[in-house]
Amino acid sequence: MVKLESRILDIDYQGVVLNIEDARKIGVLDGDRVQIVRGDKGLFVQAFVVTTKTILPPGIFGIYHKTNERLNSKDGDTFEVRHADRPGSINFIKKKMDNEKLNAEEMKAIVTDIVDDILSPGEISAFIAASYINGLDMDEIEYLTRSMVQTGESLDFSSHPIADKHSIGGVPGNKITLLIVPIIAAGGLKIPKTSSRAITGAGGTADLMEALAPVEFSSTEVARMTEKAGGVIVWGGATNIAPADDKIILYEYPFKIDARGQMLASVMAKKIAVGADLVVIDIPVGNEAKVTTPEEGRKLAREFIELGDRFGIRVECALTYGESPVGHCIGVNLEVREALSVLEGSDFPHSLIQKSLTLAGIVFEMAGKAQSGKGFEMAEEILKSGKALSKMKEIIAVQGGNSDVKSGDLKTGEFSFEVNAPEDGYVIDMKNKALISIARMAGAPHDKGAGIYLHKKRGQRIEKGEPIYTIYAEREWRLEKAIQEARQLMPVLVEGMLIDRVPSDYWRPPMKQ
Ligand SMILES: O=P(O)(O)OC[C@H]1O[C@H](OP(=O)(O)O)[C@H](O)[C@@H]1O
Ligand SMILES: Nc1ccnc(=O)[nH]1
Repeated sequence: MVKLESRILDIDYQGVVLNIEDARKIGVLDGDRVQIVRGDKGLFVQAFVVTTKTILPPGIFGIYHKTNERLNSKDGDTFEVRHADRPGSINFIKKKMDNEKLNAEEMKAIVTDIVDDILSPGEISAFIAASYINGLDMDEIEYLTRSMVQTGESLDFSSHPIADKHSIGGVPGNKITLLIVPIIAAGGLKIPKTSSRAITGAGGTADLMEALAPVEFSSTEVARMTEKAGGVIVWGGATNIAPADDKIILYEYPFKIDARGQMLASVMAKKIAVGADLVVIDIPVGNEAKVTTPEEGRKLAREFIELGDRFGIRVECALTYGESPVGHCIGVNLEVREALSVLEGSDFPHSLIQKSLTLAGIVFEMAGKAQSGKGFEMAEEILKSGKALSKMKEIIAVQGGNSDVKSGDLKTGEFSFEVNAPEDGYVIDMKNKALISIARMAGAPHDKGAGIYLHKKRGQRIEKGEPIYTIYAEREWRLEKAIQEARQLMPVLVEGMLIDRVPSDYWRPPMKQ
């Protein structure tokens, strides 16, 4: 054990930086962990070690921002720093890698160490990869969900029922939450909606809402705002509601994967923690969606319902069309513009309106606000009368955004490229993953003006030379990358169109002797 003086490193990362001489004295190497002890406050914080020869002299150690959130130190404080044992959770991750089943304590240990920033990014990735490859059974998913709830805060509302909705994602352009939340809140139900940022897509609901208002709030603020406006749309990652969730999603995002067990737990932990009584879950089904067949969708729906049952939440699932994008817009500002235009009274795009009203209608029926079969009408009346728009403005205002915003205020990036139809014909295929990939190349979701506008959808007729879709970007180099990606992936197929041309020198028959 050595005594070291602290230096706060204002970098949003976890762990500590030790001079190599101090690290040797303590007996740790890069990648090991130390325990930082502050006797006067009874604090014992574990942290991941990085060493330096030059940046910090012996006697001084650096504390990254995330670790300091726990230590609450300032420059010049003195701590005892000693070797910490390898966390037991690593053995449990290894167990999952070996395809063995984890029990409740083992799962809790993994989740606690993720939340406490004790596991390294590599170790968390290994847990996700092992679960992705070997799967989690219903008991393990229950343990994971419970641990995710218990390692965070829960909301407590003065009155019930609390309604909620969630989409498993996987279909581009799925901006329905921006319509459903104000409709449900305007219908008199409380809906404290927490969303993730993009996981496999080009814009998660938290990314979209951020174009209208701040989305980072504490749990107490989420509860207060919901009591006031009836609903909110916030980023779950900023609250302390199921904090493990976004720490896991962070490592799923680069792979564009959503491990099934993690997905069920991620969605349901948030619903349990906000105190939801009834939840509707959107399961998009399509060739390139997270769920590819209706059978698989029904199986997942049963799993959501069973998981809800284990925690006393009533869950209904809607299998929805996930073969092509929802609406015509993909990417943050484009999607928000499309959603706002519907709230403002546009009856286009029909599919977006239909899907949003159907899901909101299910919630009204589940809550007994509408008779069976009448939920859709109730949702439609709220949308058409402008009550949903007023409620959305209230939600934007309560979250600190500009409630005078109009759909036309949401701007696309200044660089754009139109892809035209090479032939007359019908649009016969739209590849979701390729569209997402192009939108991400163009800068989505980080650059809010980046994305894709689809002029035509699957099944529509198009004439040669007419635009099929336009790519938007905020930076020229990003647009160029997106165009290259589009040339390679060909996300939209028009019948009769040449898919590829293979030159004659691609293959030569052997020469005759
Ligand atoms: O990026 P992919 O995997 O498509 O989906 C992620 C999105 O799906 C869910 O949507 P919602 O919060 O129910 O609207 C998540 O919260 C997130 O915003
Ligand atoms: N894994 C997830 C899928 C969709 N939404 C979430 O919040 N989490």
